[in-house]
Amino acid sequence: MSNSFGSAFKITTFGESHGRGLGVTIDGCPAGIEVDMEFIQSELTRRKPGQSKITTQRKEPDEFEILSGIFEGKTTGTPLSMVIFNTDQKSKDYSHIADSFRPSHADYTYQEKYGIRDYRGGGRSSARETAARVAAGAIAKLALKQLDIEIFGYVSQAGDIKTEKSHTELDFSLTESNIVRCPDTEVANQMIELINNIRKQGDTIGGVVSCVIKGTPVGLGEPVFDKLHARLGAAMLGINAVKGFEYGSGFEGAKMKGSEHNDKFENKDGKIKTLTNLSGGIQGGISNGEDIYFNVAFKPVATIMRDQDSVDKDGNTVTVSGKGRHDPCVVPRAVPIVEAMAALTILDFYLLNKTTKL
Ligand SMILES: Cc1cc2nc3c(=O)[nH]c(=O)nc-3n(C[C@H](O)[C@H](O)[C@H](O)COP(=O)(O)O)c2cc1C
Ligand SMILES: C=C(O[C@@H]1CC(C(=O)O)=C[C@@H](OP(=O)(O)O)[C@H]1O)C(=O)O
Repeated sequence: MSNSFGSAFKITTFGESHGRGLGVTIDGCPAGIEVDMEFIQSELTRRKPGQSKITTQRKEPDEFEILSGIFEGKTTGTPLSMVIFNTDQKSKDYSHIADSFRPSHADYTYQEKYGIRDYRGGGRSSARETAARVAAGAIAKLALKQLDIEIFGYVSQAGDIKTEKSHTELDFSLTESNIVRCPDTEVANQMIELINNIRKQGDTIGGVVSCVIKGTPVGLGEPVFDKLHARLGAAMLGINAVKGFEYGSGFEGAKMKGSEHNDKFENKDGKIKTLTNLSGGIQGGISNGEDIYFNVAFKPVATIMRDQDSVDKDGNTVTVSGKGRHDPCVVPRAVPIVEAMAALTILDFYLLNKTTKL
């Protein structure tokens, strides 16, 4: 089973949703990153369950401990390990699916592949694992901050309600001002109402998290295979419940003519820039110094509070219904996860690329 992501800044996560806890080891963490503990905690707090009425009600403080890799407030270049203990597991909520499969969760595929499954809370397939990624992503963000690279994620769509404003028109200082994390405040209120109504019906909905990366230098990414957008896409598609990834003009670009789509170059005070940015900051797999922006589509949560026909391990027909605490819509909590995976990808490329041009 592969539990790692990245190569120069390589993270390995461990732990299950209803086990003792979760954590991450970062191998290849450069020395000299100033470790801001409050910032790491605030990132985990943005992701944690039980944060509002429109998320799962599991109550986890998600406080972290750093076990290794820092000295006098800075990373030392040795493996940096972090751990988060579980405190609020309610494993009884899962007894009824010990031998049965929830439609569209990971129960069936996991059972078939490994022949053994920690069914409690989805075990390793639970999005709780993303707490470890957010912890590592916070370290990556701190490193990127020292390089003046910043990442802004936000909810752009919940169900069929979406902001009509593009990322260039939005004020990201408003993202954290509401519980759904949409910087278009009026639309945010409609999203919250929709998610709340869906939750009351025992149902779930999907949504879209958009993300902008500002300050990347020209030259991150490779011209073949390890194209920057390919690795960003893999990072995003590796998040639970993700169904789609598009960057720059994305699927809209398919409708356009070259004459409309091309980003014309200009010489701006001796710097080569583009007048438009339908390329999404990446051309030929390599960052061009413009903002990198992309959308990540999440499906509706699989566990719904309604009876559904399914099967058990032996193929018998059964009825399963969701029990316990689940997200009616994942996007509010997915924002820090998308940002973390973006930070891990960009820092990984930055560290790899440093050695290509001395
Ligand atoms: C932030 C976040 C929260 C989630 N919460 C739930 C949840 O409460 N219940 C659930 O059934 N699935 C939840 N999911 C989705 C499942 O983890 C996911 O559907 C499952 O692992 C199967 O993987 P797949 O959907 O990628 O195929 C969540 C996903 C994310 C990103
Ligand atoms: C615990 C978290 O989210 C969980 C993600 C999840 C799933 O199936 O992905 C199912 C639920 O698990 P439980 O039934 O144990 O509460 C969510 O609460 C978390 O993100 O930290």
